Amino acid sequence: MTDRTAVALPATAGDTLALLDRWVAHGWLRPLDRALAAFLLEQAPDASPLLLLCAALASHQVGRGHVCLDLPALLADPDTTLSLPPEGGEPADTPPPRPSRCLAGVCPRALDAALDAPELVQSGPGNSPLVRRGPRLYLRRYWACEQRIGAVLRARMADAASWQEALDPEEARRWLDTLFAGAAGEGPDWQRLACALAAGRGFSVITGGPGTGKTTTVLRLLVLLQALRESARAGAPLRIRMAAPTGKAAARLNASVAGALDRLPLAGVTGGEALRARIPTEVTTVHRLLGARPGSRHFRHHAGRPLPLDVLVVDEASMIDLELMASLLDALPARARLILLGDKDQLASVEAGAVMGELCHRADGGHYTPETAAWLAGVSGEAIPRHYQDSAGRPLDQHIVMLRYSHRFGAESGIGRLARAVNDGVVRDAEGLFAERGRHPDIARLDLAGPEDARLEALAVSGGGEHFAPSTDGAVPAGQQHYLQVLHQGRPAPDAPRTAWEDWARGVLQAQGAFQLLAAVRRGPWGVETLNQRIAAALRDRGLVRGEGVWYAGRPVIVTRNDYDLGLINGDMGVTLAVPAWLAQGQAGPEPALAAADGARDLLRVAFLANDGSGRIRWVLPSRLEQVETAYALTVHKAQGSEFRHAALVLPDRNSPVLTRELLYTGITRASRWFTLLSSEPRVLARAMGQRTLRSGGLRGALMDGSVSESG
Ligand SMILES: Nc1ncnc2c1ncn2[C@@H]1O[C@H](COP(=O)(O)OP(=O)(O)OP(=O)(O)O)[C@@H](O)[C@H]1O
Repeated sequence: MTDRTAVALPATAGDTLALLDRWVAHGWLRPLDRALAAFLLEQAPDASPLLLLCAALASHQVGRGHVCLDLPALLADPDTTLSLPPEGGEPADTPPPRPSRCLAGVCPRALDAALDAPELVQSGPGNSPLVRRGPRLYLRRYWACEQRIGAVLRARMADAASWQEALDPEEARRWLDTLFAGAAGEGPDWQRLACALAAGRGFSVITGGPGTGKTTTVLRLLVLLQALRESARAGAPLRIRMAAPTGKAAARLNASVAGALDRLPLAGVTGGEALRARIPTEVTTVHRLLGARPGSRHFRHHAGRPLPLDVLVVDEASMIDLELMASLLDALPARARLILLGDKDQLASVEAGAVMGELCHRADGGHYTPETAAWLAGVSGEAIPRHYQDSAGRPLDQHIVMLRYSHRFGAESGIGRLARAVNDGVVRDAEGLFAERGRHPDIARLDLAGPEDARLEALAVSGGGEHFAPSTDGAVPAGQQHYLQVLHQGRPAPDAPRTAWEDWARGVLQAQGAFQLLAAVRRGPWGVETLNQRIAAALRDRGLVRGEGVWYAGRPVIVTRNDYDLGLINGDMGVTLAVPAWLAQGQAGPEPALAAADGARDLLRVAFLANDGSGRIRWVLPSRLEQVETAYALTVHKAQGSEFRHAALVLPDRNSPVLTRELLYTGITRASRWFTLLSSEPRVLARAMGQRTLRSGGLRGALMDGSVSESG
C-alpha cells in the first residue's frame, strides 16, 4: 500500500544508512544493497541522501532480476522497488517508512540534481560506480554487459545482408525439401521457415513452447548448414557446438538430440549418412564451453581468445542472464553463427537480465518485412501469412522465428491447453479446464483446506492418482515413493560389480525425475523449506526413508552453486545412496573375501549423472557438498530447464510479487505427462495470471532500431 502521508526523505547521509538498515532488518532490502550505499558514501562523503537511496535501490533491482533502476517507475510507484512483502512475513516491530513516504514530493528535477554527481554517476564509459542513461540508473557492471551484448547483436544485424547473400537459395531449397519430406500440415510450416531464416542470418532466435520442435528444427538446420558448406566446397566441415545453461538442461537436450538426429529423413539421400555423422550429439554447459575457472568469474575463452567454432546453438536461452550472455558473445568469433533456442514465455534467469524475453518481445506478431517474407518464400517455399508481415518491421524482428504448434501436447491435451490459457491470460479458460473433470486426464486440481492439510503430503508421496481421471493407457502419476521403491527394491548385492551399482544409481535418478513438487516461494508455510521438511517427515512416517541426520539414504539434493572442482553445476540433482565401502572408496570392485561382510560397511555417497552427456555416475562424498539443498520440493525457478513426468505446483494463499503468469506457465510446462495444482486459495489462478514479470533494462530499446549507435 502506497504511503504518502508525509515527506520524509532522510536529511543526512547517516540518516539514509540508518533507514537502509531498517529496510534490511525487515527483509525489504539485501545487506549487499546497503553496503553499496555505504561504499559510495566513503568514496564521496558529500553524496546526497537521495543518491544513496537510489544506489541501494539500483543494487536491489539487480537482486530481483532487473538490469537497472527504472527512475520514472521509481517516482510513479516507489514501493515496487523493494521486496514488499518480504518472503516469509514481516518481523513484529513497527515497520520503517516505505519508499513512497520517503520519496513523496520528490520531482524528476530533484532526482536529476541528486544524480548529478560525476564522481559517482556518469552517462557512459568511465569509472564511476553508477551509470545513468536517460530513465535508467545502472550499476556499471550491468550497463557494460548490456552494451557488449547490444554491440555484438547490432553488428550482426547490420551485417545481415552479407549472411543472406552467402546462402545459395536453390541449394537451400533442395535440402529443405529433403529434410522436410512428407511434413505437410495446415498453415505455414514454421519449422521450415525457421531453418531458412536461421540459415541466412549470423544470429537468430528460435522460440516456441514445449514440444513445438525446437530440437527437431535445429538439427535439420545444422544438417542444412553442413550440407551447404560441403556443396560450396568451402573448406573443412563446420565446427558445430551445442550448449545449455545448466547441466540438467544440457543432459536433457543431449538425450533428445541423438533420437531426433536418427529420425531425420537422410537414409537414401546421397551423402546423407555422412552428413548425419557430422552433426555433434554432445551438448555441454555454457560454463564448460567458455572454460570456467575455479574461483574466478573469468573464462578461458573471451574476445582475445575466441571459441574455436563456426556454429553455436544455445538451448534454454531464457535461463541465460545478462553477464553470462555478455561473456558468451565476447567469446564468439565474428563470423560464427549464433542460434538461440528457448521459450520466450518462461521465467527469465534468476540473475539479472531477461535477454531472451527482450529479444522476443514482438515474436508473437512476426513483423516480417515484405522483403524478408519474399526472400523466405524463395528459400523455403513457405508463404508467411499477411498478418505476420509488417512493412514497418524492425531489423530485430527479421532474426526471430516462433514455432507455434506443439507436437507433444495435441489440441486436446490439458497441459497444453492450460499452458496456452495461462499465457494468453484467459482466466475463465484456465479455471474451466479443471472444472471439466475427466475431459483432460492429464491435469488435476487439489483444493487444500489450509497450509496444514495432510492431503498435500499424501499426494507428494503417492502421486495422487485418485485426483486424475483414468488415462486410456492405464498409466498412473508417480509420487516420491516411486524413486524410493526403485532405490530399495533395485539395490544390487554387495558383491555386484561396479556397473550394476551404476545402473542402479541411474535407475534411481531417472525414477526421481518422474515426480517433482514445485513451489512459488522459498519461505513461509507454502515455501520449499517447509514443504521439504513436511515431505521428509511424511516419508519417514511411512518407512520410506530412515536416519535422522542431514544425510540419509534417499535424500535428494539440488546443487545451488557451480562447483568446478567437483564438476557440478548449479541445478544438478543427485540422490544420496548407501553403497559398499569398496565402491565409495573408489576401488575397482569388491574383494571377494570381504564382499559378504561388506554390507555392514555401507557408506553414503551422492550419485549425480555426469553432466558431460556420457551417462556416467559421479559418486560424491556428502561432506564435500557445501552448496546443496534438499530437493523433495523445488522452486519453479530452480526447476527451469528440467522436465518431470508429473509436476505438482503448490501456490501460496497470499499474494506475492513472485506469483506471476510467467511462474505459473513455467511450472505447468515442467510437466510432460501429468500436472497437479495445489492451493488453498480458490482465486490463485486469477491472481497469478494477473501479474506479469516486468524487467527493467535497456537492451530492447538498444536493439529495436538496429542502428549501431549506443543505447540511450
Ligand atoms: N514437424 C513435426 N512433425 C511431427 N512431429 C514432430 C515435428 N516436430 C517435432 N515433432 C515431435 O514432437 C516432439 C517434440 O519435439 P522437440 O523435442 O523437437 O521439441 P522441443 O520444442 O525441442 O521440445 P522441448 O519442450 O523439450 O524443448 C518430438 O517427439 C518430435 O519428434
